[in-house]
Amino acid sequence: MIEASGLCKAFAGRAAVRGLSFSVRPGEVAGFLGPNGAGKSTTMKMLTGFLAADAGTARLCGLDVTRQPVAARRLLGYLPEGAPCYGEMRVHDFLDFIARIRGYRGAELGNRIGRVLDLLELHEVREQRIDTLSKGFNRRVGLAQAVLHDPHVLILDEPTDGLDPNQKHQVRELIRRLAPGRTIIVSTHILEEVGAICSRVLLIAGGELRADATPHQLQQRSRYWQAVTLRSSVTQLDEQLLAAVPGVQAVEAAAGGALTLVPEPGCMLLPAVNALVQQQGWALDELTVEPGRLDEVFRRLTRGESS
Ligand SMILES: Nc1ncnc2c1ncn2[C@@H]1O[C@H](COP(=O)(O)OP(=O)(O)OP(=O)(O)O)[C@@H](O)[C@H]1O
Repeated sequence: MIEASGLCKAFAGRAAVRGLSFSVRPGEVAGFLGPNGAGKSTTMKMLTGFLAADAGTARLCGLDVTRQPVAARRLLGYLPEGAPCYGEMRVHDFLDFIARIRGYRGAELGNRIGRVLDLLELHEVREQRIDTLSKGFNRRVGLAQAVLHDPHVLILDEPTDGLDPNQKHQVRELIRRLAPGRTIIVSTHILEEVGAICSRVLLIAGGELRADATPHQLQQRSRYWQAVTLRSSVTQLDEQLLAAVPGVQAVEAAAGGALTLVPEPGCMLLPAVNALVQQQGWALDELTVEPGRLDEVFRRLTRGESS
């Protein structure tokens, strides 16, 4: 369980985080979503106890990160932004160092390192210096140190930032595998990531919580939720007839000569559009219903907030 209550932080008198409160339960992967400068990293640093809050409290599994820092950090795995590791160390030596700091010795130490080398598929680079690794491997080393002690809580700051599509996929798969039984927060400004790994979205802008919802609920807030797109290569679609379908708010041109019918909030257009298509005898190449557009919801809720 992660609980933030009224967290505030200002730098040189400028507020970066303004009274954030939320909780994340075991088994949930919460996506911290927000534009650049929204306050995601600052919040994560306060949740992990690496930065003191000006006001408010952060608790991990009921432990206050400021008042019980050692006990709280035992339960926590943290991947800071950019996954900083000691570049001059070899992968195995670095993990050995982290394991010793975590208090492991003897067979348990070897087992822990072996397990994360397996989990993160790091065997082929175990003797390589960290500063010579590719970004993908570097991120996996960062994740390995974060999960070495099998923590209940994982806080991962932009774990896929700067990775190529294959590496992104691998890291997302790993987060999915780690999720059962753990409480995880992942920060990102990549919208596709939210749908791919998060069961819940905490949308942050200007240091405030703008939305706390499932990805599906956020999509439902899109003006394109249940929008209907039609395309025909043989028939000239009559825009006026389409605009007159009950519940149509707007008709917009879409890619490839298609038309998108934007619904009035809460209206299901498909049955009426279908009936019109049948009545007019239009031959269609495409008739699709949209699940909503996260990018549009994101823009609307965070308008003008990038810094
Ligand atoms: N140490 C610091 N000193 C001064 N200002 C800071 C410091 N750390 C963060 N800030 C400011 O606080 C605000 C929030 O920054 P933060 O890094 O938390 O945002 P973010 O959402 O993580 O952004 P990004 O997606 O770009 O990483 C920004 O305006 C940033 O410039």
